[in-house]
Amino acid sequence: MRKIADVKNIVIKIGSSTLTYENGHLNLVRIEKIVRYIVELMNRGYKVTLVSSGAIGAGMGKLGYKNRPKTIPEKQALAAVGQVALIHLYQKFFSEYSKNVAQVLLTMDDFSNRERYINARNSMRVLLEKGIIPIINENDVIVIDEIKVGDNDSLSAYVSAIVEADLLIILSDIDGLYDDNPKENKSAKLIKTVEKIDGNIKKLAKGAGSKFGTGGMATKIKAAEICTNFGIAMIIAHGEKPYNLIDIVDGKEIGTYFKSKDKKLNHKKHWIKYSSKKEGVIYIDNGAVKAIKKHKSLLAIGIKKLEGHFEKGSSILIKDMENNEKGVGLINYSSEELSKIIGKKSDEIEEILGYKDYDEVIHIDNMYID
Ligand SMILES: Nc1ncnc2c1ncn2[C@@H]1O[C@H](COP(=O)(O)OP(=O)(O)O)[C@@H](O)[C@H]1O
Ligand SMILES: N[C@@H](CCC(=O)OP(=O)(O)O)C(=O)O
Repeated sequence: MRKIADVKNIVIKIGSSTLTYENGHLNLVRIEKIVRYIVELMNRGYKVTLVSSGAIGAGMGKLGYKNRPKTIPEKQALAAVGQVALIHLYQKFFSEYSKNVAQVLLTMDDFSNRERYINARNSMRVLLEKGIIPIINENDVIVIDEIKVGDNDSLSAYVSAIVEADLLIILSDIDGLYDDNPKENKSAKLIKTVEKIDGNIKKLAKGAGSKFGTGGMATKIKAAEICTNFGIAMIIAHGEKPYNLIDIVDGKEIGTYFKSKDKKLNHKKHWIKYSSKKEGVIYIDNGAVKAIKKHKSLLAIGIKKLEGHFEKGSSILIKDMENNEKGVGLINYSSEELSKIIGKKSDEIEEILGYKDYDEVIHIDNMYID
């Protein structure tokens, strides 16, 4: 048996390969079963949020495409057609058990913009409190590269942080993470537990994934990193066996379990590190690196140079002089102001700028340290 932490709030991500057949048509029997087991979880008292892929796949099936189109507008058109078909099905199946569903389509902007992030968090909280199942997908119809999450594994990790889930379950076309790509190496072995996501784990993700999938294993490991850093455990399991959902919460050793870190990042610091849009870079000297490692705020005197055009409140990468990332933080001065005060003592700021709003350039409470 697996000892999973006290789980009450679950996000379930279902990949395209689980929802659609190779020919692009939706696998109705499987979707129906998944819905039934989600309802079973809800009846046992769990809150459940669903992140469902499959819009492009379903659109392909509906419009008779044999292969994924190459152009973005065509993919977007297919997503628009397929998303309706998907939601229609979910609504039909969930309503058989008297459950309401809500469609939530998001883009990276909804995570990187703090105001939109908080709005999404508040509305999702209401949905869950009312026992409604949010069904989330990327808003494929309008996303362009700049505002795209790009894959639903990462999207489900951001969503898990937003709803403060305890567990993310990723249902895929494979049992979990193997020590090599099992589609190419038949003797590859399933890894049951990942204690820590390091370079060796990241190296295991090989190949781009299935015909309909986006990102393969690499995006699932990235999702695990985002989750486990926030104190959220993650499990990859096979979507072919929907009963896995029940076995997982019963503690059976299904799939690959990524243990969450004991020391959970607070919501704001997690957002700063993983979701906020980084608008610039500041380079700091070794003394400042030591200071932030000791959890001290960053002062102008330790800053050597800056890059980018940013406003007060922007999220900025912090690097040492050898270009290594040391952290991320919300800055108290714009790039224009900062260029005048870098290398200066805090008590010189007022004389230089004619005012001083803060002693610290980045307050430790607004900083994530690598
Ligand atoms: N080390 C590995 N362990 C398991 N699967 C791997 C590994 N490396 C690459 N893969 C590939 O990742 C695929 C799953 O990702 P993907 O096709 O994107 O699925 P989904 O649609 O569920 O997101 C597997 O079918 C497999 O081909
Ligand atoms: N948003 C896209 C899915 C993108 C995606 O990440 O797909 P998958 O790897 O199957 O989870 C769609 O609905 O088709």
